[in-house]
Amino acid sequence: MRILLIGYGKMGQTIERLAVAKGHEIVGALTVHDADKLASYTADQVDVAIEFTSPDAAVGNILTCFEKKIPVVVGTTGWLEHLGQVKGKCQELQGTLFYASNFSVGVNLFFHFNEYIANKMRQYPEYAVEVKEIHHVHKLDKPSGTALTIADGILKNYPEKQGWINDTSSEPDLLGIVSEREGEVVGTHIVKYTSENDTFELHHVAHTREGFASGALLAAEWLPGRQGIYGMTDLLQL
Ligand SMILES: NC(=O)C1=CN([C@@H]2O[C@H](COP(=O)(O)OP(=O)(O)OC[C@H]3O[C@@H](n4cnc5c(N)ncnc54)[C@H](OP(=O)(O)O)[C@@H]3O)[C@@H](O)[C@H]2O)C=CC1
Ligand SMILES: O=C(O)C1=N[C@H](C(=O)O)C[C@H](O)C1
Repeated sequence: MRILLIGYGKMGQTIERLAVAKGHEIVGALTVHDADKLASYTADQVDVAIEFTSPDAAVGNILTCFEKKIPVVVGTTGWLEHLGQVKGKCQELQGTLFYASNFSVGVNLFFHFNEYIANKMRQYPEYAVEVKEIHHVHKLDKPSGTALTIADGILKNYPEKQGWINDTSSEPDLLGIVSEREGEVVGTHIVKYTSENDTFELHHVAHTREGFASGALLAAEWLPGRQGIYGMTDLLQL
């Protein structure tokens, strides 16, 4: 497959390594310095684009891919307040988008178990629930995209909670999401249930970025030929 990498940082470079090892061709790797080159690529040259850039660049890149009819896999987080606009443009331009806040198979299993556990725990109000995410100091967005997906899975099962707050919460109607930035931590997510008597946790630690990269590559292999917006639940049997 001919892959265009939009963003050639920690994730773009990891994806390139895995893609080349699987026999794919990297037709370009764009950084902030040559971002305008994206508009010069056509669907005749690129089978799929993989976008890992920054929260303020992602939406523009997605819309350009829609205009160019290039299917795009997006891992960039921190842009979901524009999802309505992206959905509208996808329909109007017959675009193709695959978005995941986290491409790791392990984290997607975590999402599945998180919802199941939240559904059980809601019946035991003596347990308070909290989400915590820890990432490297370079990360631009908070809470992490993964923490927001985890929060959605909890809030779906706790109708008494009105939303989340990016802090510890003493309010029963708000889910607390604590964000910590520390060294070069790849990505850690914890859901913690605490009562007066005990604590239990669902805890995921990413040791490397290869889990994210291999999931993004799987999505890129699956996406061409499809139209619309997809995510990991379309790809994995969970
Ligand atoms: N969904 C998932 O599974 C995962 C998501 N992420 C998310 O992916 C994003 C990128 O992460 P990461 O690779 O670690 O970040 P890096 O900062 O290491 O890399 C970002 C890259 O994007 C480039 N860039 C920035 N703006 C543009 C633009 N407009 N056009 C083209 N390239 C651009 C940067 O260029 P330059 O090098 O010149 O600065 C850099 O090469 C983040 O939002 C992160 O949260 C990360 C890991 C997993
Ligand atoms: O910025 C990162 O590094 C990561 N971002 C994603 C997120 O915001 O959830 C996924 C992963 O945790 C690494």
